[in-house]
Amino acid sequence: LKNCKTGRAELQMNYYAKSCPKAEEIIKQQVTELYYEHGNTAVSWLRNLFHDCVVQSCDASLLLETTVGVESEKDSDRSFGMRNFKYVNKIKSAVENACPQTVSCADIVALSARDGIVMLKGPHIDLKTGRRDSKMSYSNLVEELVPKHNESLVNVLSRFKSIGIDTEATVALLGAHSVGRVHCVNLVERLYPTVDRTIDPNYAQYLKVRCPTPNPDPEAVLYSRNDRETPMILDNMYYRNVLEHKGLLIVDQELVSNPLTLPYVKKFAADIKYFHDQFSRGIRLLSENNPLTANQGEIRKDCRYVN
Ligand code: HEM
Ligand SMILES: [Ca+2]
Ligand SMILES: [Ca+2]
Repeated sequence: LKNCKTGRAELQMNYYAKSCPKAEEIIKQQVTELYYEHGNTAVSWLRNLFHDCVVQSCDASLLLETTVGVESEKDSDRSFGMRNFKYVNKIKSAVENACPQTVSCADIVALSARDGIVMLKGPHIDLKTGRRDSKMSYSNLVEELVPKHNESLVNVLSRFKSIGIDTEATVALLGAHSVGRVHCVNLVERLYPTVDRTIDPNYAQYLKVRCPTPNPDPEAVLYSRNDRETPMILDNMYYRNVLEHKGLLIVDQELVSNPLTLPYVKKFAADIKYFHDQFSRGIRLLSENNPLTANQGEIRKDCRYVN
């Protein structure tokens, strides 16, 4: 194999060129079809990339179901609100039909995020492939590695740094919160008993309408959009919102009070092209975190179970 210097194969562009030349096209077609049936699948693919790649590796550990001897990462509180997992199976089936046991679930996580970003009018991002799938779930690591809803920005920056993602790329990746939603359970502590003074008062009024009680029923689907104006577009509105004190999570709002991150927020708010370039760089870094390659791991037949 290539890269004998490191003793380990690396990810490469178009890894499936010979073994499954249509793989990337099939995934893109599935992501596109799913987007037209359920637009929020595109949002889910983006969040999946984050939750998979920060836990150990981009290795589809996130997708494993709870079975004998496996506790799913999805069952953690940190995965609250994650949805559309069943449609990953549709993508995987289409790929398996063309090329049995060739394309990893980990690459499906990466490429579906890439194609989802395009559906959300974000940038097209070239990504390497050749990731392999974990043989286990890391549910014991989720709480430590996936930031909680009220995590501080300082902790998030140092955690991202530890996997090779610099401050500017981290600020750009948080721009993912320009799409999707936050459930009231993750918001109410900023609203009750008193409103966090970093939230714009009129915006707080609106959020209290969306989340009328301090103890929302976790089963009730009460939520607020991440970005009221363009909730399904991956634009730089997120940065303009946080500059106007309309950030939903503590980590979002702290981007403007931290002197290390504020300059990037201003740059991204002013220049969507620049934001998209940095977001692309961030997604590449995130998607290349500690991959399994060569004969490590396996190619799962079904993304929900080890072979
Ligand atoms: C680093 C600190 C981060 C924290 C603390 C955080 C936390 C959260 C929380 C609490 C939610 C709402 C879940 C719910 O109530 O349904 C959420 C949603 C979301 N997050 Fe993050 N997140 C972070 C970073 C990221 C990154 C880096 C990405 C992707 C690159 C991302 C993508 C998303 C997406 C797309 C949603 C919307 C999901 C949906 O509507 O289904 N987040 N995040
Ligand atoms: Ca993982
Ligand atoms: Ca938006």
